Amino acid sequence: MNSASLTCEEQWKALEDYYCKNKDNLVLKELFKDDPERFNTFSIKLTTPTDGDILLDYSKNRIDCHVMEKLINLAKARNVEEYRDMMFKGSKINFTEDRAVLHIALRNRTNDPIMVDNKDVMPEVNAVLNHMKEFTNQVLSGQWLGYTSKKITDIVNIGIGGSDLGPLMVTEALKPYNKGLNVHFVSNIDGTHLAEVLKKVNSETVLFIIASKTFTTQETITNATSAKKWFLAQAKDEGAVAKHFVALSTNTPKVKEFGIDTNNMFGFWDWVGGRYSLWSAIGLSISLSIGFENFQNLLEGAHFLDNHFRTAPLHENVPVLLALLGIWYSNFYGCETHALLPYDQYLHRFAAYFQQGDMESNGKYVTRNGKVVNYNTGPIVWGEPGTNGQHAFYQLIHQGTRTVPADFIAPVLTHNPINDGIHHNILLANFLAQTEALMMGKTEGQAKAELQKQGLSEDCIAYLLPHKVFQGNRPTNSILIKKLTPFTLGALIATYEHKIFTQGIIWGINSFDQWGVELGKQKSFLIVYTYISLRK
Ligand SMILES: O=P(O)(O)OC[C@H]1O[C@H](O)[C@@H](O)[C@@H](O)[C@@H]1O
Repeated sequence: MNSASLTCEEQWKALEDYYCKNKDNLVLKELFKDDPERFNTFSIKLTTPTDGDILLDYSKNRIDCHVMEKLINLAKARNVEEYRDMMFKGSKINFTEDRAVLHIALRNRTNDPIMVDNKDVMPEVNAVLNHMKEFTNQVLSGQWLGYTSKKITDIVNIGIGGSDLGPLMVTEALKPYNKGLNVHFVSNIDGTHLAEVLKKVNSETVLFIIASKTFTTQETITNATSAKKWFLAQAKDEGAVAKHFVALSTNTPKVKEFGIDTNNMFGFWDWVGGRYSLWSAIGLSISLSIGFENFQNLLEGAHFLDNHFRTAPLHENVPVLLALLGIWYSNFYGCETHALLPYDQYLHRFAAYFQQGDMESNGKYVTRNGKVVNYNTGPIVWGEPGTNGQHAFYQLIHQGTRTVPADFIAPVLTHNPINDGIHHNILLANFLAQTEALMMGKTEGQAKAELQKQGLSEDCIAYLLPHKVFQGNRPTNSILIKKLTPFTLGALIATYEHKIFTQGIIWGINSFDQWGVELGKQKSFLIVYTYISLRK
């Protein structure tokens, strides 16, 4: 495998050279004028079996065919395909933790064997899925009863990071599929988070889901312990805990120690990274919210995208293309951030979810060779749903001093076509208008003509003019799905997961550990214990 430093790669140098010579010629409106086929050249449509098309339009980027060819050559030189195949085969590509990286196994709907340490992981994956199915059906059908024989009405997921953000994002995104349970999330160690949720639930009808891969995370264990204390204060019977507490974890001894019946434990494995775990038992709150069949459709959507990532040639590979565009902006244009802008209220936690997904994966400065990089790695990921973002931070995207590459994401159809669909029409009009305005900008001539139309004096026009000009040439991707369904959401999440993977491979870093988080954890444990012993 290639172990050369990224900046020494011939393909890197070719990109650098091309960038230096051509960056000023990569002007979007000119490129569109010169090539009527540009949209067709730089867009890809994936047709899903039942949930319509997924379109990636990447024509509004500062690229031409030469840039794309060189970026693809770079991906090849960095062995993206070889590493991808290693991931799918179960190789231990998370080398600092000596672990395979197999979130793809959790949604491996064809059940082809995937071997880790000479053992097929699929039978265990399927056993946990069956357990989740059984449990979900029992709770949703009202068969699962609380300690006073009442049905469960509310679930509270207690977890943090990967054990919170994914389930929270997905249950919000798929609210139209909710089967009737009220779903709550508690993550913050700040007691307010738990206290506010406890005000809304009843001990007789609530189910606590303690979600923690390690079952040692300070926030989660503290919140879970307080929840159990609150529960026992009302139930007054240790035996009742089994009916109201379940655990999602890889750590059986710790789950037992906490007092949760291991029959009520849903397991997973060290090869599932926290930020890639919503497909595992960690997704139990999703399954309870939308039903197991819909949860399965989420897995199907991700599997569809896994197959695309695994088999499509690099120049037609959606996650690879997104990754390469990100590299072009981060490493050549020097862009610091990447915005995720979903035009769908249901996706209001999408950017927050991928803040962890991307920044915890690729926020690293040490390479596979143990050397410190001499180039930028993962960008700062942020965003809010449109159109709220438009009235908050788009000013900076349009006229700020930084270039902010942005992904605009929208469903063509809405779940809520209220008032004859006028809301969705306006929403989509904004989506289209923004990407066009960012690309086209406004020339001095156009701005002047507008000011003249308003009948302003020449002095006033001269004074205002510089403020009314937009340089434009601001890059965007447009990602359109037919409708936000479990399947399309699964595909969308998997797209970004594989984008992150591809970038990590090109940058030569390990996207699957998180030592940076550990340091803070260790320090806070020390401080907490000192503080507690001082109080005694
Ligand atoms: O599920 P756990 O073990 O409670 O970890 C929760 C989170 O802890 C840390 O912040 C990191 O390791 C995250 O990747 C993880 O998702």
